[in-house]
Amino acid sequence: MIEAQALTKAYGGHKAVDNLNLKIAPGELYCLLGANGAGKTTTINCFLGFLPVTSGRVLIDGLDVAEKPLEVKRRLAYLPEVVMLYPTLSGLENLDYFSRLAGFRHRTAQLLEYLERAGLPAADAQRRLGDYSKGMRQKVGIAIALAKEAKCLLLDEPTSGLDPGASNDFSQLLRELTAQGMAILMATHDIFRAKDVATHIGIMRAGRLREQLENRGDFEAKELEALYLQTV
Ligand SMILES: Nc1ncnc2c1ncn2[C@@H]1O[C@H](COP(=O)(O)OP(=O)(O)OP(=O)(O)O)[C@@H](O)[C@H]1O
Repeated sequence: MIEAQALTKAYGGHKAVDNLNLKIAPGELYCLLGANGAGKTTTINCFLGFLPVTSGRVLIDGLDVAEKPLEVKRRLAYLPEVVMLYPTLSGLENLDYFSRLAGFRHRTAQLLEYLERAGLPAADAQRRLGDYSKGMRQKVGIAIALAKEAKCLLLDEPTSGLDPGASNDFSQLLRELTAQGMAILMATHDIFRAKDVATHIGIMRAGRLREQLENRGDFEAKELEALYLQTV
């Protein structure tokens, strides 16, 4: 469960996030849409504990991020727009290193299985990461989330710069993670991708959540785009 209770984050007098209430249950993928500066990244940074909240609470699996930072870290994985990994190590070595940092010691066969589940074949897993495409690096990021056995996943613009094929693969992967019971929060500008993968969609403007809808397949992407343009 990923939850914000009356989350407010202010910089001086400016509220970057203003009284945000959000609840993402296991098996739900919530896409947060909004124009530049709407407060999406600030929200994610509060969940990560990178930013102290001004008021309200952020909870991961019922644990307050400010009170239980270590327990929260164990349950949470984060995929930024550009995944920071070691270019001179292979995908496999990066996964081994980061899963050890998270306290796990997986066998090579198990690590390869995580990479495979994330869509990276074994032959690529042995190659130097510096030679990977952005889509391949994102897959290593997802494999790290799998190896950590994270229950909650935060994604900030993960598909920006991916070609349509890679973006489509990534969406499929997110659907699988959701089906396996992860709770996922994804900040994105990609309305059509959001329509494609989200179970829930929120539209933010000036730090506030202006619209929230359940994506049950009963509206078209064009309608979402129109709502977005009206809202932001
Ligand atoms: N360190 C900071 N100091 C002061 N203001 C900040 C700081 N970080 C963010 N802001 C402000 O907070 C607001 C929200 O920014 P945020 O980066 O969360 O938006 P966003 O929705 O993620 O935008 P984008 O789509 O461009 O990534 C903006 O008005 C921004 O200028």
